[in-house]
Amino acid sequence: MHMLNFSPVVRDTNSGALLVCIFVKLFVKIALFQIKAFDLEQSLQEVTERYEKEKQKRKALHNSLIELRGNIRVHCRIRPLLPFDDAAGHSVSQDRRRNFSEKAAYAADDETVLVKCSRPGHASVNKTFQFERVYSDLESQDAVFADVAPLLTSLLDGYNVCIMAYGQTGSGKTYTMLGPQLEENLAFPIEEESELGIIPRATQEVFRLISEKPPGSYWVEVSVVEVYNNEIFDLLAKDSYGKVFGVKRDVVTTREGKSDVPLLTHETVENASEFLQLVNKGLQLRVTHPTLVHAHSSRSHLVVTLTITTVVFGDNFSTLWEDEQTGQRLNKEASCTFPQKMRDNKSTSSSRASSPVQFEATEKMKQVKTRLQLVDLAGSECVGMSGVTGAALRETSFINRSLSALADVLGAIAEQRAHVPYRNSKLTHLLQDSVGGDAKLLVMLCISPGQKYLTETMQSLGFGTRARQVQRGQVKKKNFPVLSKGK
Ligand SMILES: Nc1ncnc2c1ncn2[C@@H]1O[C@H](COP(=O)(O)OP(=O)(O)OP(=O)(O)O)[C@@H](O)[C@H]1O
Repeated sequence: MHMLNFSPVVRDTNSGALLVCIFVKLFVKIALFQIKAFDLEQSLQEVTERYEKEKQKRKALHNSLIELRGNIRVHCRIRPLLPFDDAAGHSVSQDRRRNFSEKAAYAADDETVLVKCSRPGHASVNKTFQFERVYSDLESQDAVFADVAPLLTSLLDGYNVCIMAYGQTGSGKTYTMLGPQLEENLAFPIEEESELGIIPRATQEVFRLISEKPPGSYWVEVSVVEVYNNEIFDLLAKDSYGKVFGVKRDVVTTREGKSDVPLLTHETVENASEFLQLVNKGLQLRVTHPTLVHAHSSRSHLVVTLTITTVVFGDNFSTLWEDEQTGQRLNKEASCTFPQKMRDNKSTSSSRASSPVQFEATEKMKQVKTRLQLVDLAGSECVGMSGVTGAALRETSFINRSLSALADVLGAIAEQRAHVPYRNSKLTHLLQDSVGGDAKLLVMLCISPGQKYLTETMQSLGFGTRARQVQRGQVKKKNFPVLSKGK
């Protein structure tokens, strides 16, 4: 009976408790869901904010490259210079490996390099360096090129442009400029497109930009030069059998005060793959030598130049220039001498760079030339570390001397000295117009983070800092008339 009286109450109590339980659970679930949703919303907001910030930064970088005037931009790429089992096949000891991998330089953010090191027996270092862009070792060739590409728009807008890689031996200059190098010295292993460096990518981009222009208004010529032991070699010069071999050339200063290499071979190219083939041939002549730091060390400075000639139509050529005198001079000088290849109309390329028939039908035509100089400097080198002797030691001494001549030139321009010692070295004489003249100049510093290379790293960072202090005159733009498509 007792039980009978109580059981509905118990049942009621049980179902009540159950209900409460369900409510509590539901409440907790809703609360958790809301917290999660809030968290999600927050992280989504964070991601969006970060994305927007990154987008703004990229835009600012893009604009600053387009608007780059006078000053030199410096980007810095950090990548561990790992010990390799040296050219003679000696394996590197564990101790040396550790020494190499202990870091002294870090990308603190994408504009700052932090150098922090305290080694027993050495003065401690704690310094930051500011550049326009800093790449950590995780950043790809794509990322590096994305920051360079706007300069190529400038090139077709009438500016001279120079991109130069600087850094100690083995720090990644050739990789950055050309891409990974194969044993046979073929600069551009096409299978590895994602690893291609600035030079092949820039050429592709130049031809892409040209393809968007009115047909027949542009053509592109290439020259490849190496500065080896303070001598200039034309790497595209051919012998009577059509085989390329390095011919010694000289650099002179023209009456207008520009540097020029008389008799230098300029080959017309009509697309990026023609360019790659040509440069590959030239590069097979570039001198390399194994050292203890880098098994495939470049022993010369490489300068690849693309000259873009734009055909300008009309009577008032001289009024198209900001500086009237330049306009008049160029008006006199300009003559439509087209490359042989184009006059013969032998090209089968689809590039819009060539349309000789159209050119010859027009009388009032003048040329405007802009130049893209792509420079892979030989690496500065500490003889004690690279272990070079004999001819290689002589090469090292020429490399180091020409690099310090380059630093002296920057110093003289930065201090606005009356005399800038361009002629102290063939390298600086050759690069005179880009370094001190009217080109938009970007220096790509390559450094190693390892403690082992602290001295070389500090030297390169010092070079980059000095380059940023240089205030040159306004970069000159060559104005073109606006040509509408299909004209
Ligand atoms: N960011 C990178 N990612 C992957 N490999 C790299 C990178 N940078 C350099 N390397 C590799 O490191 C080695 C040395 O690089 P690289 O030849 O570019 O040095 P370098 O600065 O041109 O040296 P040197 O002045 O002696 O010619 C090469 O095998 C190259 O492929």
